[in-house]
Amino acid sequence: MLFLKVRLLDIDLLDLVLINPEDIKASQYFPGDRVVLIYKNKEEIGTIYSSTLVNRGEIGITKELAKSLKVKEGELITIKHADKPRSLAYIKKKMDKNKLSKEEIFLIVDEMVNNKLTNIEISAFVTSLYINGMDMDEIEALTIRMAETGEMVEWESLVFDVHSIGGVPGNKYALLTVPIVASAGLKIPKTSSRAITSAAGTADVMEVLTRVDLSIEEIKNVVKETNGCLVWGGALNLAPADDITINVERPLGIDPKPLLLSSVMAKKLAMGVSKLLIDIPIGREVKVKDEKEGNKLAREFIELGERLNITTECALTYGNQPIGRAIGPALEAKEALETLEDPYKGANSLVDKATHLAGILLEMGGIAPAGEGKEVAEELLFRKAHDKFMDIIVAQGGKEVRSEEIEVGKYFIDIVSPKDGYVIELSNNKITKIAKEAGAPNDKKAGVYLNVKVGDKVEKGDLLFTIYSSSEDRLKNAIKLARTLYPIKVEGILIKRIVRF
Ligand SMILES: O=P(O)(O)OC[C@H]1O[C@H](OP(=O)(O)O)[C@H](O)[C@@H]1O
Ligand SMILES: O=c1cc[nH]c(=O)[nH]1
Repeated sequence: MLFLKVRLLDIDLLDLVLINPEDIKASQYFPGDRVVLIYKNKEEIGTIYSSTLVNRGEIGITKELAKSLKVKEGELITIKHADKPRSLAYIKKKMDKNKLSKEEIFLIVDEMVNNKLTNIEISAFVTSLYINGMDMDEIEALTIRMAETGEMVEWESLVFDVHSIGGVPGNKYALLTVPIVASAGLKIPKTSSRAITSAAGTADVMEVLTRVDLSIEEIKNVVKETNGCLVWGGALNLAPADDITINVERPLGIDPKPLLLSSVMAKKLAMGVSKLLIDIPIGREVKVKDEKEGNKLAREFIELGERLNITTECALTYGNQPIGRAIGPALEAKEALETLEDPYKGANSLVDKATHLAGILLEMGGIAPAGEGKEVAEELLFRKAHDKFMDIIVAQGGKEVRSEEIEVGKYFIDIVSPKDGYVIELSNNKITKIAKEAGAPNDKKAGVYLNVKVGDKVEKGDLLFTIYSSSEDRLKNAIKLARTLYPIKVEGILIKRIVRF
């Protein structure tokens, strides 16, 4: 046992524990050792790193860890050796391509949620799923345990939801779809994640406009008042393992299929959703490459839904280009608002996607006859969705806002076409990389605004896109990246003249 004085670290790495090298030398511990940190009746797991950032007699822990332990700076905590978590053997079993039993999966989730696994171990689990996958029995067990380890919400009537598997830039559809559906009288308590592979998840975009970290009680009140909400699942102790795995997936830029399925469905199971629509964007540079793969994933979602008693339908949607023109939290919030304020001005891809998805939900809820949902959704978009969205924003703790009031990055640069021609290619991946380099999603005001889409005619010097950032340095890096990546290709109609072979 070692007694050390707490020093708080402003670092976002939950299990990090810093100890002065001299203290380490004089103790029985080594860098990399897993230790239990004990303060009063609370215990947390950490991993020792040797660092002169802390003085002798001190222990550096993150603010988040201190919060879990309920310990303050300067107070003494005790550390002792931690046993290896039992679930490590099962993570290794999956790394070795073996099927896991329900009990083994339950233990992995339990130990993850109870902070017994380090980020390295969780990342090994995530990577093993990326490489070796899981069958439907394993995915069902993973989903159920992810939901059960958090709060489970119950409703007095049927509730609906829509969820995208993401991957396509500018995917702000939910800010239109949810108010359309809510304005038709269906209850739609939408939970979202933050960005996983993209430059802005729905929760990141919605947070520009209002609070997304509502408690279950608050959500119930918002839905009672407005029929809908758009909140962040991670704030709710709702399927808590979801946010833990997403935090590992994000830096790796991967979304392994078993986790994709369980992450979406665990949030819905915990939220008590009865009827669900899943959006599966299809395209060269999104998570699902073609219709065949999309059909397969849709079958898996529907089967998992049956096992969980959630009626699930899927929509395969076009994902070869960004949805709308804005990519990045504030830019997307602004574009969604502009479209709600005047749907005539909205980008076709955004209006079309949002109303198609809303239309399917309206048909699933018996509000619109089969085949007429989209038309009903379009009418609601023009007549009611904007006011309903304002009601939701206010009920969640924000205030009514106009699109022109949304601030975007004060540093920006316009990228223009180097020649006359047509836009023949617009790369999702490259646009996402540039928006992230500019700071999105953490810098809410960073991102990319597209002035053109594939097929548009341009002249030399015409604006192709604008990059925004709150930081001059980040903008410079994003410009450098844009100049090497060429996310938008412009070619003349004549590709090549061939005289003879
Ligand atoms: O594009 P990436 O970041 O990989 O996917 C994550 C996004 O996709 C889902 O979208 P929604 O909640 O249906 O809007 C998640 O909730 C999250 O916002
Ligand atoms: O919520 C989501 C969406 C996409 N992928 C996930 O893992 N979770």
